[in-house]
Amino acid sequence: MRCFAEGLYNSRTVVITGGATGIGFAMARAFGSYGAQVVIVSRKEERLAAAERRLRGLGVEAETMVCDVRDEAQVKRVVEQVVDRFAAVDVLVNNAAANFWSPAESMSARSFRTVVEVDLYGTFHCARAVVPHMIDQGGGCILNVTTTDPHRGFPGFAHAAAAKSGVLGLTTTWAREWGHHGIRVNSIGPGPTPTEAGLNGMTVGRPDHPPSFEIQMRRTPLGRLATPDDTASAALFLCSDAASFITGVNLSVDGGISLPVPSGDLQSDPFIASPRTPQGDD
Ligand SMILES: CCCCC/C=C/C(=O)SCCNC(=O)CCNC(=O)[C@H](O)C(C)(C)COP(=O)(O)OP(=O)(O)OC[C@H]1O[C@@H](n2cnc3c(N)ncnc32)[C@H](O)[C@@H]1OP(=O)(O)O
Ligand SMILES: NC(=O)C1=CN([C@@H]2O[C@H](COP(=O)(O)OP(=O)(O)OC[C@H]3O[C@@H](n4cnc5c(N)ncnc54)[C@H](OP(=O)(O)O)[C@@H]3O)[C@@H](O)[C@H]2O)C=CC1
Repeated sequence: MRCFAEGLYNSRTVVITGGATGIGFAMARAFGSYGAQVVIVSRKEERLAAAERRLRGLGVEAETMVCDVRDEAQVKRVVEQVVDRFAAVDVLVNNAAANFWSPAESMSARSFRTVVEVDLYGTFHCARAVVPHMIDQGGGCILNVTTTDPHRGFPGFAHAAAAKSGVLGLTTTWAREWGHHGIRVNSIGPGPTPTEAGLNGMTVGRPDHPPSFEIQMRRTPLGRLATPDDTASAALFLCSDAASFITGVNLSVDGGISLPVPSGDLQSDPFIASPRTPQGDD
């Protein structure tokens, strides 16, 4: 489906962290298919190379750079290279993340720190490196990737819930701080998305594995899981001039799963047990 004007992102440089896989890759493909020069950034060279080949095969102008977003010096170096190469960074998408199921009572401090460093510090480092250039160039757009409503509580994911809630705080604060420079800062909250990492990170080891995603689907008013392309389309909108007066929001792309529901069990609650989804045993 081509919902946007052809060439919407012509001459724009879009940097996407964690852009070699999953939702980040879908965003890279989407921005690139509308004309952007896309730079994808992550740790693993072989993943980046494979993604670059796929993107170029689709006619996307893609470059890759190895970088661990936890390392401020690496991030600064990569941003300088992007600016040297393309003269500007128009859009930064902070998508890189880590996650795994870990009950809070046995979560080690190192596990907690690992996720917070990737999700929260990574977002901080990338934005701090890019913003001076955006100020010089008279504006830009930062899109943080959070999750659908991180405040509602995610048992087994205290690290990610804390990190993503922190990212929401950065989104609103930066929107206020940098708005007068013409920099818009928003976030996007994907609902449960069966990417490879999403499947592994959110289900392996859980006592309710594998039906976790089935339950999520049944809780979703639109009756299905999110796809990476759902989130990519919303990203295209939020970073485009069509959203030029939108800043500081977290846009949920979740089929309504984060809407408040009355308490009750899954089987009897009509708000949860959608007739369009399977009623399998969980
Ligand atoms: C708001 C909640 C829901 C939000 C929804 C979000 C979903 C997603 O984010 S899906 C995207 C998930 N993507 C990934 O996780 C990327 C792939 N994963 C990785 O690259 C790595 O596994 C890593 C980044 C998570 C960890 O790599 P690394 O930095 O090398 O860390 P260590 O291996 O040294 O481990 C540090 C610490 O964390 C514990 N740990 C790591 N992985 C797991 C695991 N799968 N299960 C349980 N614990 C894990 C590890 O044991 C270490 O702790 P200590 O043993 O106490 O030292
Ligand atoms: N899947 C889901 O259900 C949901 C996902 N999200 C969010 O969507 C985004 C994408 O998730 P998804 O596509 O599922 O997962 P992926 O694991 O496919 O994407 C995460 C990416 O981050 C990169 N990455 C991880 N650690 C680092 C690091 N230290 N430095 C640089 N890059 C890193 C990984 O590449 P590499 O290993 O090469 O570094 C990988 O490409 C994340 O922000 C996630 O929290 C939110 C809600 C639900």
